[in-house]
Amino acid sequence: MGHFTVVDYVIFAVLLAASMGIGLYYALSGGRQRTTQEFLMADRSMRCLPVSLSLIASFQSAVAIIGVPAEIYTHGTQYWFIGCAYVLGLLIPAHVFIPVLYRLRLSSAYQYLELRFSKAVRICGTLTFIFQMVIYMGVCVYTPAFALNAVTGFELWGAVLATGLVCTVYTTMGGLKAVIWTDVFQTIVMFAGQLAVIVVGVHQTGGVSEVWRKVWEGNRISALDLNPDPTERHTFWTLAVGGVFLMLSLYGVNQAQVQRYLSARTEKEAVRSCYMVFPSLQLALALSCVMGLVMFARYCGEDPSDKLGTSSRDAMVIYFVMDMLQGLPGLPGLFVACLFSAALSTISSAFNSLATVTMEDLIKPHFPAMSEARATLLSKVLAMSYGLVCLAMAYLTHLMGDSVLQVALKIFGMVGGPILGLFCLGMFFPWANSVGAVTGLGTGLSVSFWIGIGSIISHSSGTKPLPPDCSSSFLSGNTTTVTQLSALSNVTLSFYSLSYMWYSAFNCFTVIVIGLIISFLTGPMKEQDVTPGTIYPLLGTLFGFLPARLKKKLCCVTPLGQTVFVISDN
Ligand SMILES: O=C(O)CCCC[C@@H]1SC[C@@H]2NC(=O)N[C@@H]21
Ligand code: NA
Repeated sequence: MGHFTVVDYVIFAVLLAASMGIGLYYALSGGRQRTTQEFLMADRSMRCLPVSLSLIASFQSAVAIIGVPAEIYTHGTQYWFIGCAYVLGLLIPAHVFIPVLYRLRLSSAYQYLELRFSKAVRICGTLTFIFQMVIYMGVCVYTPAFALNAVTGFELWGAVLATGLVCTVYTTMGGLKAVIWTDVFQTIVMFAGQLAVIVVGVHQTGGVSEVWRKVWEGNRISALDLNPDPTERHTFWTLAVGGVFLMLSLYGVNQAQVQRYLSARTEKEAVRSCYMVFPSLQLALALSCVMGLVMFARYCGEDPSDKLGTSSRDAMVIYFVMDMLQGLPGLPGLFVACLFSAALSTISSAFNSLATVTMEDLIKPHFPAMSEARATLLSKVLAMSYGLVCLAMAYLTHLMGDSVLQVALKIFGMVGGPILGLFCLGMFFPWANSVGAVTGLGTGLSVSFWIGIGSIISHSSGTKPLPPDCSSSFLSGNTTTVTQLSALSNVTLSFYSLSYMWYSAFNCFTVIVIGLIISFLTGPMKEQDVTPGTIYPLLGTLFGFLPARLKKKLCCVTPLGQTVFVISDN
């Protein structure tokens, strides 16, 4: 099946070389990455366009490129409703999280936790973040290599090593500036590759109207599913509401994104970059969903196992691409470049953010006298070591089974959700104290792993795949039976069958509720004890229309300070 011509390997090599070149350029230009301000924060000099493209790149990896088409092929376009979550999922970060975090002029998002709570809370937040990103990085490295190997015999561990090493090198040499500018380049390659596959795919499947007919008859255009059942895997509610919390955990408080907001030259640039993410994210979602539809029109839902020897729909996407692009020299190479661009841009963001928080949150506080040169060198060593750890995590992904998209979304829900809860507890509830914060986080993580692991063990993955076929008559009767069956089986609404799209929201609330209860039991904080600038006047904003006198009495929280609160971060 689909072998690579020399042209394809050349294109793949050009991508790696270009990324390396950008890394080298930033290692030898500007301040030559001699200070942590430049290496980790890009001198806080970035404009909104590169920042916004880099924000997309951080959490749009090969997992989405492969996983979303597989999702659409198997379950229909219900997943597309996650696009509705991008509205609040970006507005809240732009108007709540960025103002608070930017005005504190932090380097690491978790410095906020020390300011608002205590050093212990900061350490817990940092370690949780590291845990989340290391596993997620493993998924991101493994996905493209595994998928390509499954279909094209592309050397698996050779690709993983090449990706990991190239990425480690340019991240280590060029710092955040290199990571942001390679992200810009890689995001463009990513969009180009997906577009090429769609154009060729539609053409080879008989044109738009033919694709639409097959997809419509194949029952792949999902209606608005307003089923309130929280165990239903994908409904409008789990995607558009549960998805908002998923977005907040990524675009509101995740270090990889916060670091990009903080690298913007002004707060306005940071907010603008957040707004600019919206259209690009919708485009990315649309491209991957359409690719899934074209793939369905091509194969009409037949099971890939006979062709591929694996029933993995993820591998099927690569099979489809190679099937479409073979005989068009250079295009398979372009798609491979697209796949690895998506992976590289996510992994480099993860490396850099991991090195930043390790330096800022775990090392610098214990070695305040460390020289700039040594601190920068150490940051580079850290980026390198995280690269090696992620290769090991790539193997662990091999064992996770599940579709890669589901694995990634579960990780964000299980670990990102509690971190989001911790920040919300700090920003919106002045009474919350450190003991409450730590207990809340601990409880949130334990409950989240209890559900997450429970769901894997009990194999309750919710909705069964829609029965495959293109003839509408066969499908119309049958689907209701499947729905009735799944409704019956869920009548014992067991804890484990909660849709993974609710993990972020559920875990976030667990942390907030437990955090508040423990805070009130151990003596809530008084407003005057809270560090200025760390509270977002939630009530004040919600009741913005009230007269100031009444507002002051009601929400007893001073408005968000305009003062620039500088922490000695070096
Ligand atoms: O592609 C990945 O690496 C992770 C899968 C997508 C993560 C979430 S889904 C909602 C939001 N939109 C994106 O493009 N990424 C995040
Ligand atoms: Na990416």
